[in-house]
Amino acid sequence: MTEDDALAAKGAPSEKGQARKPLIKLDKLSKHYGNHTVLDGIDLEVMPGEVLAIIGPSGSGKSTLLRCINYLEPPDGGHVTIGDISLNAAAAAGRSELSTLRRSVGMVFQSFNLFPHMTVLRNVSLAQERALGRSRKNADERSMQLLSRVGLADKAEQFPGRCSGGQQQRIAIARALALDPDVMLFDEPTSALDPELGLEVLAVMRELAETGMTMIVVTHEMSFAENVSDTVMIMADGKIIEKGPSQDVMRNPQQERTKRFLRAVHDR
Ligand SMILES: Nc1ncnc2c1ncn2[C@@H]1O[C@H](COP(=O)(O)OP(=O)(O)OP(=O)(O)O)[C@@H](O)[C@H]1O
Repeated sequence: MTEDDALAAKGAPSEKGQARKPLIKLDKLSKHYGNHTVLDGIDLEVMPGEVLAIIGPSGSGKSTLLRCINYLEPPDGGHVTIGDISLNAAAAAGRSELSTLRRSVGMVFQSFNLFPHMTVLRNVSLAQERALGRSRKNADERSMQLLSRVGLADKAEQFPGRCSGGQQQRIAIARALALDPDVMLFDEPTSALDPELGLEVLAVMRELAETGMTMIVVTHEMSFAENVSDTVMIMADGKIIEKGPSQDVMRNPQQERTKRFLRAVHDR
């Protein structure tokens, strides 16, 4: 099955008679730290509704790629386009242009970064008021919907410190979703968690994937890559070494470097 067939089978949006357009497009993206080439001319397209898992050895550039997609880390070569809008142009136009565009990209990190002195509800509502200008009442209503969705409505009035790591990560997901993003980026969202708590978070991510959210997920969770994502991309040394429908790549990799990486993961 091709990547397009797989997405069509999933019911990803497609307009009859029209070529589907990528939601995210990277052209020859590059990033260096000193002499070290961390991203080496990455070309990538992510379609609306696609769930892309990025896996690969430590230091291969996965997190840097994710951070370049929303300009948390400005790339030093190439282009990032989200929908029809160039992030390069937005960045050149100034901070406010960039932050408007960044709102369409939700991001969840390994660490949850919740405000410890605010209730769970306030943590989810605050950015909606500041970034979207929602009234407190509207923001709180939306937050409660999202907290219910991640199974944590009963924690709304608690402080994050009273919640488990898995719960805190689910709150962070609700907070990112509250800004109504077009795409969600996840940077190893379960790697700071005990396996059992990680499963709670993965269940929320699986549900999100099933709603048709476009997702790019840097992960060490091979079962998520194989069973939830539509597409898997393997990185090594700042390059994409293999990319395709997830089950094809995970079960029948073509590249020697991918085979070695997957063998090493399975032997761990
Ligand atoms: N701010 C920085 N300054 C200098 N070097 C950096 C910086 N951020 C990342 N690097 C280097 O860039 C390379 C890629 O890092 P990156 O975190 O993107 O890899 P990764 O594939 O996500 O690794 P991991 O799976 O271990 O998280 C590494 O060699 C790292 O040391």
